[in-house]
Amino acid sequence: MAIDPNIPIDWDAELVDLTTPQPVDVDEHRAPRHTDRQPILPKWARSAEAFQAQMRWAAENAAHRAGYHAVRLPLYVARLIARAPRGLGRVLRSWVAWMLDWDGRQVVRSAVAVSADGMARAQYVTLAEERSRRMKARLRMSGFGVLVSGAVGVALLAAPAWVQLLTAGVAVACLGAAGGRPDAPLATSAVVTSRVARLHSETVMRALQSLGIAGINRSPKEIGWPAPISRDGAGWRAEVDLPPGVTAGDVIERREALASALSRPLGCVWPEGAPSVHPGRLVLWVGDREMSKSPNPPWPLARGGAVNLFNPFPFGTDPRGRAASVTLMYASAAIGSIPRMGKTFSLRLLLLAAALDPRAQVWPFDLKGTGDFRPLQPIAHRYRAGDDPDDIEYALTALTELQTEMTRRTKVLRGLPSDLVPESKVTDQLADNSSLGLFPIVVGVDECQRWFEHPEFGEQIQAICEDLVRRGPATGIMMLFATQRPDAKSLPPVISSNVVLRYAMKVMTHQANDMILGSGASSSGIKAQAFARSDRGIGYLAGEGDDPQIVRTHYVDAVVAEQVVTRARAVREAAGTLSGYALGVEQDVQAGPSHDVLADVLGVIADKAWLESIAERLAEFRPAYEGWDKTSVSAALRPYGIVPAQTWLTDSATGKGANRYGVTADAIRRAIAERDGKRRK
Ligand SMILES: Nc1ncnc2c1ncn2[C@@H]1O[C@H](COP(=O)(O)OP(=O)(O)OP(=O)(O)O)[C@@H](O)[C@H]1O
Repeated sequence: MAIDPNIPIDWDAELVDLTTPQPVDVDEHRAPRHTDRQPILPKWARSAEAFQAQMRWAAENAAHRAGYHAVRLPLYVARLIARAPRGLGRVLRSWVAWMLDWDGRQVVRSAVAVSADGMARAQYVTLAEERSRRMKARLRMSGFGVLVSGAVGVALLAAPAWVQLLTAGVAVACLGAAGGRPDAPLATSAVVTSRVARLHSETVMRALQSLGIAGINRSPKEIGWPAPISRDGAGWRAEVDLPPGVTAGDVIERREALASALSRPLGCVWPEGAPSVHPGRLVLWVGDREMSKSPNPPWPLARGGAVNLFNPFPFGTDPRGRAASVTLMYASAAIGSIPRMGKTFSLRLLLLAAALDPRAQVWPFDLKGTGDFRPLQPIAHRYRAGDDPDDIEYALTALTELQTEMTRRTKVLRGLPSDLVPESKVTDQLADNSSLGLFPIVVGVDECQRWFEHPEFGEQIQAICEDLVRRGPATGIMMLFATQRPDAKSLPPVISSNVVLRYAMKVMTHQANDMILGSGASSSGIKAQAFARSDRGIGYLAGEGDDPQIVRTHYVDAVVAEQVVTRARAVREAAGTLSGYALGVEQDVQAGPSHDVLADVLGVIADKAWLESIAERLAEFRPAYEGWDKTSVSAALRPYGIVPAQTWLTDSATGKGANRYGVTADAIRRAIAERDGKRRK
């Protein structure tokens, strides 16, 4: 619209327009309606697969019932026989009662009582005569019945044995059935169907009002119901708009009180927010059964499929049975809980997923030492179970190697053009390029506290791990730690504050909770303390998606893990990416990617040498060995089976002979020959 400059603007009127709230005509400004139409056909009739699944279920159910009762048939027969005498007694009693018309006798007796009060005598006489007539007729019929039964009995004596048996069987079955008791049914139920009470809006409303949230109690009428309460998976789903000023988090924090108010087990009640709608939208899902007792679907990757670590892969399911995934790339992880809750299983699941990406190197360290990571051996690049001194030395050497590798990677990334590394980190394409050596490396450490608490190497290991957690993910190196003691000593603060993925199953204190899930988790209602001891494999997963979510991991035991790894190994063999431990090289210690420590040691000793002399000469020989001492040399040689022994040599500084730990050139040569032989195989 053009503005006419000749017409003066009335600024006062304009201001009034802006400042005075104008009523809105509701009809003119009606909000668009969003309606959910109910499906015309039930779910099972909507597709051939669903129909087949329904039919399969019905057939399986029928077969189960048949099998269940067939097995118990002898028990049912025994019960019928045992109940037959009582049944006979009941039948005889009913017969006598009918024949002698006991009901009629009651009527006549009450008529006597009434006639004393003045009832007409004629009425009593009529009732008595009627009863006597009825009795006579019934006695005649009974006599006839006895005669017929006697004749049938005599006929049966002459009948074939099977007829006699069949008749006796039917008679006993009928008498047994008549002798039953309502509280003790003959057959127990083959299928137990638990009926779950429907969730009503009044119940939810009452429960919300009992939580002591001032905003709700002040204006309960403002609680809104954007959708009717309906079935969702194996539970009821209620969507609630909380009164203004109340957030879904306020309710989530009081989950336990909510469960109590709804009279349901804690494991059934799962309030969630819907931040994409608004912070006051609460989605309350109340399961029919506790999460830990409902069926856990198998891991989709157990039977087939591959993983690209740059993309999400299935990890578990949420309380409503929806898939929950994890993306491992660029994410170090911390997993924690009290013992026996599923840390090792969940860490192994992540490592199995890494195994299914043929590019990735997997380095499992099982410090519990019970062999939980044994299934991963056939694809592992580095592997160790246990926390003996040589295991710790092995780990230190491996971590040193990893740190050097990380430094190499940072240099490679720095040297690449920006269009290849727009975010200065390894990309899917770069990981594919084998000449760059930027494949993902996934290190899983179960019971990591054993490393950090080690009196001799603990500090050194911790320093390297902190560096790897901070700088590793961008270069494709992911450190995953699991611990049953989430405190500052077991999970150093630098690590716990720098990990991205966090998975906490049951813990005992809010400190432990916050140590794994991040500080402030408890106060915002994310409480792994609320899990029960029976909630194995169930935890809060944070770092994937915007908000922490409850996830139950897929259950993958050692047998399934072995099958997955067999598949992963075949893929790796075809791709030529098997390396390290999987090829029989327990530890190929290299000070850098192109250095061979055995060859280097052999190069600095003539016949034999002390460890400290080797360390000094190595440092002069190659800068990568700077800082090495006799322990570093020993740790580097041990994986090849070279055990330092007392060696007599002359100390060049003092000119005196002495016995100190050293190695011989022959031992190194033998180790090189053995290693190269394994590689050729
Ligand atoms: N997703 C799951 N579903 C059901 N049960 C599970 C799941 N994950 C683990 N469990 C059960 O929990 C038990 C303990 O698992 P796991 O050994 O991983 O616990 P942990 O926390 O590592 O124990 P510890 O602290 O003693 O090492 C397992 O034996 C397994 O039966």
